[in-house]
Amino acid sequence: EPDQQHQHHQQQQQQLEHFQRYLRIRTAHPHPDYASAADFLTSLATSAGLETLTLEFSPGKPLILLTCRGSDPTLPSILLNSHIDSVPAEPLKWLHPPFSASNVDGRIFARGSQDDKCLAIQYIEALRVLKSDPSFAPLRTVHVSLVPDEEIGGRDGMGAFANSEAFDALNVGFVLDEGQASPTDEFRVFYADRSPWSLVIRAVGPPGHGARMYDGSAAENLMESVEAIARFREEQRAVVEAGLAAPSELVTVNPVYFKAGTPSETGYVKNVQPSEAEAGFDVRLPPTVDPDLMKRRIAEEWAPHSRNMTYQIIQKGPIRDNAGKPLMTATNESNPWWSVFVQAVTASGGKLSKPEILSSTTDARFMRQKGIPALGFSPMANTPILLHDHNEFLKDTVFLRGIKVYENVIRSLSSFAGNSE
Ligand code: MET
Ligand SMILES: [Zn+2]
Ligand SMILES: [Zn+2]
Repeated sequence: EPDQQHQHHQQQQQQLEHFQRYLRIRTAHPHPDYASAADFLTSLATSAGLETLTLEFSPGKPLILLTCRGSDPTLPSILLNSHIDSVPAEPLKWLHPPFSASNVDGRIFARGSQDDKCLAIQYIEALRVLKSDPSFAPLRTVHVSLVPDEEIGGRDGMGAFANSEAFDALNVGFVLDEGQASPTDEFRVFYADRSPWSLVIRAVGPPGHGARMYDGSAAENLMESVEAIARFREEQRAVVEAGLAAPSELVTVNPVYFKAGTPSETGYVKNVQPSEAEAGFDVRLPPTVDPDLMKRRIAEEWAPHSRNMTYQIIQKGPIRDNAGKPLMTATNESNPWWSVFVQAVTASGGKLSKPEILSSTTDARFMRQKGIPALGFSPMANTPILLHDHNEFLKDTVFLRGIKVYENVIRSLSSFAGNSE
């Protein structure tokens, strides 16, 4: 007994150490150290008894594919995805350095601890445990993809992988990708993402004396648009406050920069009304919203030609699937994977809250575009939502419990014999 306890403790210490070592590799943009991460992940996976393969769709951007073979290669496989990269951190604004992964009273502080380096290690450690269990006899093959560039749109990562022959050869039937932390004791699960648009609106107008009462100046035109956008934002907020929808079920339009003025060597000229003005917005659209209606609103209300305005929308990734349908995964009996997943989480002692649309965007959209069911899931209960924030941390106990959850989930998904077509 005491011996078993000791071994269990040793195992957990190792799992934590693997997590911390991964967090210390600086995979934050704009210069993610993909080479070190690839070396580390490949040797960790090898030590766990997994097959490894490195794909490279763009030079210097490795995508690591891990495989645990099932006994029936004719059955569609399972894919577990995690991105290697992170958003940057501002170290001076953190209590503990963002790449130290220090464990402070059970909290592991690091950029990427929640988003989403925990997942890669949890997948590998869960598979290590399963592979060492003689009773583990998977029917389906389980793949793990560790991908670059998610945080900058995924074009050279999951986007390229999804469109490759290598991907089609895997015959993937079901995907798990990242979700978000849950402040309650229920895990959250996501059946859709919101699609990201980067919107820039530009105004031009006659320049002139700063004292003049002007009609149709560039800044005035931009201000009118900003006011229209502010009214739209208030309308959306009112829907949430009336309890009619969650924020992630609506459109958000958030300013990310404003730019106007007449530059000079000593700064902006103070008494000239500028001839150009522009603003940038992060727009996110839930799958339930018609993108064409949104485009019309932008063209007619936010950047109307009649006020000398132009606009540019940059869409990152797909917004509809190959059949023209919104990118959503069914969470009812029409999707056989759904109940297998729910039962596995429940069997591990976890509770799931009502499936949600994720307010942000993940690589799962590339899977849903291909018609493959994909759920967003990061088993982090009782955890504040700190992705992209200062002082991102994950409790060691929460991380370790996640491994147990994946042991159950992988066991169930890989032994699911039913018809998954
Ligand atoms: N995951 C990131 C986000 O939601 C990047 C998505 S693609 C621009 O902001
Ligand atoms: Zn992120
Ligand atoms: Zn993420």
